[in-house]
Amino acid sequence: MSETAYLPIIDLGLALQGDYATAGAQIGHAFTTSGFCYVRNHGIPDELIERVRHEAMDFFHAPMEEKLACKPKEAVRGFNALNRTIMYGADNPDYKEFFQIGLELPPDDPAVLAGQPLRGPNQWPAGRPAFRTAMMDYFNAVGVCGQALLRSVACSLGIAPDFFVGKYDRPLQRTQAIWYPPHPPEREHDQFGVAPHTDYGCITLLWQDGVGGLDVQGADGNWIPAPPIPGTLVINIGDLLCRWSNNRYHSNMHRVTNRSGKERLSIATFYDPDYDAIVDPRDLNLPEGTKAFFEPVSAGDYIIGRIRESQKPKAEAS
Ligand SMILES: O=C(O)CCC(=O)C(=O)O
Ligand SMILES: [Fe+2]
Repeated sequence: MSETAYLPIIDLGLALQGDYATAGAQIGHAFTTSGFCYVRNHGIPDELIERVRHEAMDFFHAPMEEKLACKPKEAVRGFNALNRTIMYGADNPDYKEFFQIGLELPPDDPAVLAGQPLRGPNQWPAGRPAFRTAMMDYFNAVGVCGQALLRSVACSLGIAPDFFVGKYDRPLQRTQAIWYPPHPPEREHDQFGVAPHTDYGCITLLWQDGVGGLDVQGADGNWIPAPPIPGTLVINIGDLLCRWSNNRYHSNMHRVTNRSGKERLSIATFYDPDYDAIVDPRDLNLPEGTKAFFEPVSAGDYIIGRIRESQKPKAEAS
């Protein structure tokens, strides 16, 4: 393991070959402290990342009418314009555009027919087959990395390595290409690309381009930069895994500001379990004599509740 100033860089090579102990111990340490780490040897080919970057930039540079033609039917899939989401407590909506995909299910899938939130066919822009292929290839590749991470996490908690991945048959994985225009100069003082927040789900895998702008909150409340490091992904946990771990793991505040004067691209994957996966801390090897702080909750109900909250205007948000 090597370190940046604050966040560890963990090698995932062995975990991707089925040996989770070393990465598990390091990830466990990172998640009980800052809640963040970098991973290298994550298994996603550079060529694939470059393909997504290129195709996504091309899409974000397209005319707004083309992008809006694949805006989400129900909030979560397709293109989301600037100012679409607001983080709890923030004064302004986030200054970003994003294109989001999830597990590709046909319209006649029972979960889709039943109207299960977060399910459905993806909303692809017309005439961009290379964008579609790149996003789907990335979606699949980042899922493999996510599974190695979850097995390592299970190892660090002393539970069966497949405990989490056994609840990822039809995961609520959401992968977003996120485009941050430079902040308008007159709004530099109060505009965020993403306002300070914690993620909602279990584990987030983030690729960022070379521009920078992601900060993580330190234990003293100060903001610590999480700069781009070539060949790595940034990994952090969300509130659902914090809850599942009975607060042993820490889902930490982070934010994005883009004061570079340049556009910035990131690819965030929220790697979350099946809709009906029951998140109950009692299943996670609670230390002797420790009480569970949380009641069981279904992963899907929890996550869609949090997403809907983030899309309410501030006055309505609780
Ligand atoms: O784009 C980034 O660097 C981070 C984005 C993020 O934190 C989020 O979308 O939850
Ligand atoms: Fe986040």
